[in-house]
Amino acid sequence: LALWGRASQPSRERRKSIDISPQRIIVEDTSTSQPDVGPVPSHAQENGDNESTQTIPKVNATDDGADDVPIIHLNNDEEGSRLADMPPPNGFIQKSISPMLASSAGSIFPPTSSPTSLTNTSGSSLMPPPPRPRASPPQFPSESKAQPSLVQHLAPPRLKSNNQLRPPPSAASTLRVPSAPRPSNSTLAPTAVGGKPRNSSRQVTLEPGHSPLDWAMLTSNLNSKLRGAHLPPELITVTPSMLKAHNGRKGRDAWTSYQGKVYNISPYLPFHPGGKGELLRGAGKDSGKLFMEVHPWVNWDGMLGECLVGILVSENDKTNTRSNDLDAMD
Ligand code: HEM
Repeated sequence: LALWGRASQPSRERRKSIDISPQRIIVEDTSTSQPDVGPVPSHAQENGDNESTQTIPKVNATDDGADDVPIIHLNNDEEGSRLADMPPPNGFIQKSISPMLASSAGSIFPPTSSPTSLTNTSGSSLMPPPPRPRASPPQFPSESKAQPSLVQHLAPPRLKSNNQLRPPPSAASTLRVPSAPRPSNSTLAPTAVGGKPRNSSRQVTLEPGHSPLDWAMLTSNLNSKLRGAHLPPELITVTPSMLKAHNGRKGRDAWTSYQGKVYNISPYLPFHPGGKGELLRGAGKDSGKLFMEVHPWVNWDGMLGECLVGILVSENDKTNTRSNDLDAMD
């Protein structure tokens, strides 16, 4: 490879030709008077050998500048090939050409140019070749063993148990029919069987015709009279003592209060997925806390709207307020 450039020294004697084999650089003083710097073949003829040379881009030289141009040749003779197998001394080429590069061709070689970069004989560029593309695609960072912490950050969180993956309840859940019968609905308190906790679901097997869908059909019928047989069509006021008296025993309906409103839950008892016993825990008193502890997602008003008896009032409130007045209070 022969390279031309404009040297900084004006003298013709400083025109140099530099032979570069992969492992050596020979600096020779041609002291030629030719103003134009020819391509490499001219240099090969001057030396009288038949070594192969590279074609290089030609520089349009002028009389006032071409004389100062150094020439760098790449020598590929046998010796060079033999020496190519041997590692060059560390920094050999850079040390050898540094005096010339500093004054002339230094600008075309980056300071960090390595010997291998000088052997690039593309001829079309004086810069070192770009880095070779990798044979394999770059590894994803998570595959790198050098960054275990990064792997942990990128890895999806590990879930401990399928129980935590239970989807949030939806309206459709109220229509779900239990898939497996329960051994008993006398008590739904969790018990340990064989040392293992019982299934978290405490739903019971509903009697035929008492599915959530059946309840929905029943509430849509305006003639169902789900509030109670002996109640006026209007909402009534209910005192705590009245509520307590309707506990579902002795043939009485079971009332319960929720958010200041009193409902007759007796018609819903055989439809309750959690069982009659669970629902009756709120009979004769407020069930808001119990209800919210078990299934806050259940739409109470949507399911028991037709069972609304009246409004819970204080014991001293003797006024038998009718529904219109209660609506105004709401
Ligand atoms: C004293 C009040 C109540 C108690 C103690 C109670 C208790 C229960 C229990 C233990 C379950 C079974 C939960 C499970 O599957 O693990 C359940 C389910 C259910 N209860 Fe209640 N309940 C009460 C009131 C009500 C009321 C007033 C309604 C209707 C407005 C109702 C509607 C339902 C529904 C729809 C389910 C099925 C929930 C589901 O499958 O996600 N419950 N209840």
